[in-house]
Amino acid sequence: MPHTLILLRHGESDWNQKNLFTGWVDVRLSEKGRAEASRAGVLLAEQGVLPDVLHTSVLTRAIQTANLALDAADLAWIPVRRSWRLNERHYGALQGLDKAETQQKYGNEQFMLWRRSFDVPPPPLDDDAEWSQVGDPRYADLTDDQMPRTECLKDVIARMLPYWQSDIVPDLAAGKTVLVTAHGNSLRALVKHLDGIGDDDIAELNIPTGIPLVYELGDDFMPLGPGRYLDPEAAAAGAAAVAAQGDKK
Ligand SMILES: O=C(O)[C@@H](CO)OP(=O)(O)O
Repeated sequence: MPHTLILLRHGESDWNQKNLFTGWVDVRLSEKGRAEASRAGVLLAEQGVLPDVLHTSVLTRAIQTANLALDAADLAWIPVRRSWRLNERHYGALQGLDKAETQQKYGNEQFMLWRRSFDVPPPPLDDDAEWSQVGDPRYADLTDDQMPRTECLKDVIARMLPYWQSDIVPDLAAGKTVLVTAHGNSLRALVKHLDGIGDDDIAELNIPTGIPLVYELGDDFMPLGPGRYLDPEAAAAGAAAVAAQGDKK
């Protein structure tokens, strides 16, 4: 029996709408994002892909998305586990900055290195900076080494994969359909692992907001075929919009 995994990036957030680098800043869903989240649940219900258990990050936009989607699918009751390891990539000193202004100021090459390179993190964020998460009680159990001040995708993979192995794979192994509600870059990290995408090619992958991506996995918990978006047309348009962030203003 294949194992079913559903990946869901949160719906549009207030800061996605404003075109700001977000990372670990705990912004909420926009009105459009709330509608996207509810529609994700309708897609799950309509297509009969029904999760037994939910894993989310500890960021409100992912939690709101999961709650709205599960409510729309009449599955608000399923068990949930949350981990900082599923959080968005920490965007360092870029958190809170406008993407278009940053692109103009530093040039497209540097902007894209920071956004999509595998191993070039943005400059670190000072602990006393406005958008720092140091001191946030939800991270009280992290050691100082675990608490990021910036991250590249390689760093996200290093902190996310242990949770995949220790918490998500056992649920799949128990025969559960697992919903993971997380973020553009933490899901890029997981898809890189699942699809075996190379360090250079991963720059091209963008995950749209609010559209479930379903994988059937074999006994090694690797995909039996490509992941499928439950609304492929909207997913392609959404991914193109993410890729173009920065270009428009
Ligand atoms: O700002 C962010 O945290 C992410 C996701 O919204 O942006 P990007 O797609 O530029 O990595």
